[in-house]
Amino acid sequence: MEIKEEGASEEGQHFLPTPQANDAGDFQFTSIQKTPNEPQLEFILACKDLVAPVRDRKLNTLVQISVIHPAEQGLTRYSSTEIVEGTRDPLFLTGVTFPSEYPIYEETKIKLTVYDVKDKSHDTVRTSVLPEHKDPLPEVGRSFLGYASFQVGELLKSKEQLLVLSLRTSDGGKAVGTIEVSVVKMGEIEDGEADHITADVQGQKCALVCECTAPESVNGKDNLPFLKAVLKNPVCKLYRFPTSDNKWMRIREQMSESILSFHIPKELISLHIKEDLCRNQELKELGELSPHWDNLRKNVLTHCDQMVNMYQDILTELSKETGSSFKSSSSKGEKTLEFVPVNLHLQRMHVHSPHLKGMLISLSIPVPDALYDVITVGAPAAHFQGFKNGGLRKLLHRFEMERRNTGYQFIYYSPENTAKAKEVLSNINQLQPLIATHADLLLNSASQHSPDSLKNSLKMLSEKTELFVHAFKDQLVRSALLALYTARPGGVLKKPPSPKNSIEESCPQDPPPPMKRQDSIPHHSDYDEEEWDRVWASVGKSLNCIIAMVDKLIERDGGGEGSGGGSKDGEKDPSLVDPIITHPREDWYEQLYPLILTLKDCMGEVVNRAKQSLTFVLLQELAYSLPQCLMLTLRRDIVFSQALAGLVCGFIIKLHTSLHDPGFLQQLHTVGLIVQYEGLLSTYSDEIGMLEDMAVGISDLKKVAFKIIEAKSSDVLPVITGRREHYVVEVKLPARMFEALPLQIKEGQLLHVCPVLFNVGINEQQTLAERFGDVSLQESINQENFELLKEYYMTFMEKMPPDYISHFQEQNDLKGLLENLHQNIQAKKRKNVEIMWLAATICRKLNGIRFTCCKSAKDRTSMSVTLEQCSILRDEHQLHKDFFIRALDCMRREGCRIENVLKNVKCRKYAFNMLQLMAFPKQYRPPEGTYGKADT
Ligand SMILES: O=P(O)(O)O[C@H]1[C@H](O)[C@@H](O)[C@H](O)[C@H](O)[C@@H]1OP(=O)(O)O
Repeated sequence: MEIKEEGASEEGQHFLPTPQANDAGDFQFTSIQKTPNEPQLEFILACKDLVAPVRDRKLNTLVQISVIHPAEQGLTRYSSTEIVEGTRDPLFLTGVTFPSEYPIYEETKIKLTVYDVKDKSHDTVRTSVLPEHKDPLPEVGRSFLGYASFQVGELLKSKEQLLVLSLRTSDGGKAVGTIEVSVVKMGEIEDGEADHITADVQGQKCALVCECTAPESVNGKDNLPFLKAVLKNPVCKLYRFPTSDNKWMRIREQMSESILSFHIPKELISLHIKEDLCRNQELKELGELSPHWDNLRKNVLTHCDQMVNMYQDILTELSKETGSSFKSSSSKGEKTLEFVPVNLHLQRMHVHSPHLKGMLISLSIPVPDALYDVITVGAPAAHFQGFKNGGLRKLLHRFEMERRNTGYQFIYYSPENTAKAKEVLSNINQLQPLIATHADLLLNSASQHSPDSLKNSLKMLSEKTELFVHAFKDQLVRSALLALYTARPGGVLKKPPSPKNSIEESCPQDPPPPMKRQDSIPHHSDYDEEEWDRVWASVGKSLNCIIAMVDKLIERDGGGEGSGGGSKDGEKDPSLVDPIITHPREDWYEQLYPLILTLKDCMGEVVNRAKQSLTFVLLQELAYSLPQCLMLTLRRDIVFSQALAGLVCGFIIKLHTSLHDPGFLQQLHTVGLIVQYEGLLSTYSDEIGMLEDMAVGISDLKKVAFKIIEAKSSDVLPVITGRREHYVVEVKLPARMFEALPLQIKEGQLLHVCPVLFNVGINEQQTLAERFGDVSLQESINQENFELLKEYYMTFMEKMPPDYISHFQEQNDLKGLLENLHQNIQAKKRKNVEIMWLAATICRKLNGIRFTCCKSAKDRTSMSVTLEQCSILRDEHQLHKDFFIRALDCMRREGCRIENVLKNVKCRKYAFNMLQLMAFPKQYRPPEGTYGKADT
């Protein structure tokens, strides 16, 4: 018989044993009846009257749980309880849970092995081969006490779903005590007499009461099959902890990977390739340029083509990773995986407690269960490129300063201006085809002679055209046109530009003549600066002509009310229609067709000019310090991709878990969501560069907007559109869920996020930074982000409805928390972890998305999320104060996070040495025996 360890497969990535997910092969086994998406089986353990091998020795016991799959011979190590010290009657707080995906049947056998731990610092988990009916080999630090086994079916069919089993030595001889196995259900608290149990907790006696309470229905918040499409390989752990009044609360911890780890980078790289190919084409189509500019363009094109090839290679490599959902910390520096976030997981805590404070804020309804989600991920950073010269924050700043200060021979466009250029280009690319579609729909309605549909089509066309015209209301296009003119061979400026900004300034008189494309572009002719205004205004004029014509047609048809579209000026201008001959019972299509053609032509001309001028802006951006500029773009793309993958994952999970909350949905479309990142990086050595990358990556998330659309097929993965500086992530929801959304969201309103980052270095490197280095980076990041958080809070207070706010204020003292956070940031205290707790609390109260990051999201992150979980249990669910440290130790020793370490580095040890540990704030130190160098 062999012992395998769950999660310790070759790749160290898979939680499920083979055969995968309920696939019992040729065998027929009895499935366990279960609620969909709920764990199949959960039980807790307690021992009684354990016999110590040596008289009077105090026992420190743990139970190891192993599974014998009915179709297999092998014994698979599944999980362990924590160590309970100094008692012969241990009651374990760490239970056992088999998630819905786990292949467990009534015939499955469970083996419980009880050990006495002599030396916690040497207590290691065996992964080696072991005969089933033999005493386990002596292990360093622990000795075998006894074992018991049972079939799952026996437990489920037993009275009160409770088994009391004798623990025996391996030869089946002497009984060495008993072990109780009792089934628990998260949402139900057992009926029956109150059961007093005494637990000896590190020398303290504490009476615990398993009390009967009326069963509460399980909240369906996490009962969302749709989420399964993005979350993979869940690891589940179960605990029971006492409350301050000696009742039990139950906690289920869940950690899942996400296929978005790979899906989002692939989407994004494809988008970059599309954008860059398109830009390269536009550069080629810029027309004739003076020799200086032409050479620059050739040079830019050579480099940009190389970049596109490189992105294509990365995409090809990533596409080979079909079905992957996890990049381990040890792959951080792999070039082909650079765009993929490190160790991305959803870390979820599900609490079922008798004292539930959790409320649906907007409805004031107490909820039976509470969920707390944190996304854990390695700090978005360009590990392959390295940190020798610092990270993005510094590199971009330096680059801009050099660019600004060099005696550069052409116009300097600030980063804001180049961003603007990209935004306008993105808007053009989205709006032009949309307007063309609405124009065709209008013609279609006209050919059907349908007044209602004509009015509707016109309304849509007017809205989109207004947006289009608005997109050009910017001085940038005008100045770029001028710059392009001067870059043409022989381009001479006749008079200085006199900006005219809006179409309102030009009064539509006659329908504008269709443009002749080539002739209208300034080449060698004198530059007429006002020509752009005329071209631009012609779109508005053409639209007004169409509106007037539709009004007229409907009026003649006896409709009377007109299109309701209204001209741009708010009233009809009869001169617009007078020149057009109309007939009784006209052919509407024929009347409108030439006007639509003119609109399309005018629009084409505007697009053509604007695209050229803005492409010229981009050429100037690229032309300066070419390879450096492209390397910076690559670095920024890499960091952004990692950040975006996490954000999309967090957004989808948040959306699914809060769909039922109208307050949340309103917040989503009126204010947007706060996304709070907790950084644990030190401001010393390489991690300075990581933090500089991370700060830019997170800040770049402001450029992302979400749009919720109805899923039309089984493909529910999000789609990214737009271009750099201006991304839209389309998130799909099945019809049933989509229908329940507020109208604004259903109509495609863009939903924004407000990302904030607070960093507090906690390790030995930070000690060095504080003593001999510089912590100014951390201080300025925290200060800047505090301002952003405050701004978000003000908008929230301003935009949410007054009755919501008054209730919200009754429940939360957000103002006080913000002041406290501000004071802590100002205080400049060393390793001030209070900052992180306050920022996280504010984020949770504001319904935000929480992230925790360190370099690998493995060790420090695990300490932090477990601390956060236990602090929530203490503050929100009245965790018994004497059990705070024990709960923390349970989660760190046998919880999801040690599995995270295992899947990353194939060893169950947090990578801390004594020196590192001593440098940590106390509550960030893991329990003895769980850290150090790997024992293999
Ligand atoms: O998950 P991390 O905290 O970034 O892991 C660190 C760990 O904190 C540190 O003690 C150890 O020396 C390693 O640097 C870990 O980083 P890895 O990236 O090597 O996992």
